[in-house]
Amino acid sequence: MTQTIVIKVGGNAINELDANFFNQLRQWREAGKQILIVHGGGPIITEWSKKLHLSVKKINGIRVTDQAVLAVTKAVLLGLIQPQLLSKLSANNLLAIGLNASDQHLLVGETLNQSLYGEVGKITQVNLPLLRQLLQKQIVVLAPLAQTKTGDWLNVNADLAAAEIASQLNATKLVLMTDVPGVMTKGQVMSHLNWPKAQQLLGKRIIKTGMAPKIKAAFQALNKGVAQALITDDLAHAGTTLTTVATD
Ligand SMILES: Nc1ncnc2c1ncn2[C@@H]1O[C@H](COP(=O)(O)OP(=O)(O)O)[C@@H](O)[C@H]1O
Ligand SMILES: CC(=O)N[C@@H](CCC(=O)OP(=O)(O)O)C(=O)O
Repeated sequence: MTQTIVIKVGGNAINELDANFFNQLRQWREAGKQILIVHGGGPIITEWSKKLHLSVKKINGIRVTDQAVLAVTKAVLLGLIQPQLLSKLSANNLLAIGLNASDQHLLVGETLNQSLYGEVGKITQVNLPLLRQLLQKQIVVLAPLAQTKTGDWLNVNADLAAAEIASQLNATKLVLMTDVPGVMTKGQVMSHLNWPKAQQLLGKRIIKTGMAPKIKAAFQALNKGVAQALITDDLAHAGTTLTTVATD
């Protein structure tokens, strides 16, 4: 069966992509693997929100998004970040296509908790036939946005978006690329992390801020059948491998 790899590239990680990243993508494509990239862009959304004097507020790593922040989010993700990433893929001779949630009902969502987060959602439905067809020929690049069934746009945390898309695609691997080499405890990268240990570290706030939704998203994907989930800053290094069973 064809293997599908879903990679989430965080907003911070996009600027740090190096030859290892593009070489690994090339090797996977040459080996017949399908690759889908979900890009973040949180830091740039924050930067533009500040420039436009809009409020910047996150609860549990999720951006509180009113209509004005939603407009900035769409503009930044689809107008700045996605073209930037596609240009880098093209410059490295990798065939890729960038799409948004409204392309043939690609990513359908519903609100998460409107009174708390505003126009923030989770992905509930993915146009799998379209994605599968496109993934045969090229790398697919997606922004973390969704549209409701009635056409309203929603801002989606990129880790949660990647995990849900990986689950729906029955992906063999989910890689969450960030600006740290893995989940850290006492200054060291943990090579493996299981859910009971993760809950403990979340409770003690050793895992916090942006790492918290990342960990939760990755375990959700594993529980929904994704074979492997990694958190790393380099595709050449496994970083932290998340496992559903105890390894220590
Ligand atoms: N235990 C932890 N190990 C590693 N990073 C952690 C941990 N707890 C919190 N973090 C923070 O999580 C950040 C990664 O999340 P985030 O900034 O949202 O990245 P991204 O933009 O890639 O999604 C790290 O830079 C670090 O500051
Ligand atoms: C709802 C929500 O929080 N959406 C995120 C989407 C971008 C994102 O997740 O980007 P990073 O992975 O670079 O943080 C946001 O507005 O920041």
